[in-house]
Amino acid sequence: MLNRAQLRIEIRNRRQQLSAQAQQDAAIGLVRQLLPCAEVLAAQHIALYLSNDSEIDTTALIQALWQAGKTLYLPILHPFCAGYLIFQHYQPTTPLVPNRFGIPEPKLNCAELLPVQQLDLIFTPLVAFDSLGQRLGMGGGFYDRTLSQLAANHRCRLIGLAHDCQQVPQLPVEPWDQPLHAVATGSRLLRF
Ligand SMILES: Nc1nc2c(c(=O)[nH]1)N(C=O)[C@@H](CNc1ccc(C(=O)N[C@@H](CCC(=O)O)C(=O)O)cc1)CN2
Ligand SMILES: Nc1ncnc2c1ncn2[C@@H]1O[C@H](COP(=O)(O)OP(=O)(O)OP(=O)(O)O)[C@@H](O)[C@H]1O
Repeated sequence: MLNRAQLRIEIRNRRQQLSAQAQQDAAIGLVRQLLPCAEVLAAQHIALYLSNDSEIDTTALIQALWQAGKTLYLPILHPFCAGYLIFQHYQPTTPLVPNRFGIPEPKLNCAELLPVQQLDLIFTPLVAFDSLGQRLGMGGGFYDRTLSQLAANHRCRLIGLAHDCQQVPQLPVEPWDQPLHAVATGSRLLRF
């Protein structure tokens, strides 16, 4: 079995090989999978992210969720609690600034923050996922740390977004890993 660092390189490479057409099809397919799904219909406050590094493109999903009247939030790297994310309201007019990884995030406005416990649904980025709902991220532990603030019986649903090619048979699991309730790709919604 490849270790976590090797898996990240291998799967990020795989994702970067996708053609522009495949990326576009996946982004449209993702909306088709998610708009009618029960977790989305039941949710009002939804966190997602702006895609980076050949991640499945969330632009069409964001537009569709706004049209459906959902309230959206984006992650911001916590300004002083290293390794944690906070979530800020995201509207078409929200000013964005690049974070230290070059990923655009909302300009911090404390009045627009929502505690993670008040989110109904969190779409997470990931590098790899397996058939048990385990996820491997970019390696910063940002989502693992932030999601560990949710109680074990929290009602917030966690859905990873990925390309089909990011699925692996089985991920090595660490004690801090936060498993997902589902993963959505351009072609499927897999519940665990
Ligand atoms: N689109 C998106 N946004 C996200 C995440 C993500 O995975 N995807 N994150 C999920 O946690 C957080 C940011 N975490 C990240 C962790 C590492 C790297 C990264 O590119 N690392 C480089 C080298 C480090 C550097 O440039 O300083 C690399 O590994 O090549 C990017 C984001 C919050 N926002
Ligand atoms: N709840 C936590 N409390 C403290 N440290 C944590 C916690 N969760 C993860 N970490 C630390 O974060 C580091 C990176 O974790 P890991 O490799 O699982 O990140 P990842 O899942 O790839 O990243 P991400 O969650 O940002 O997508 C590890 O060294 C781990 O010790």
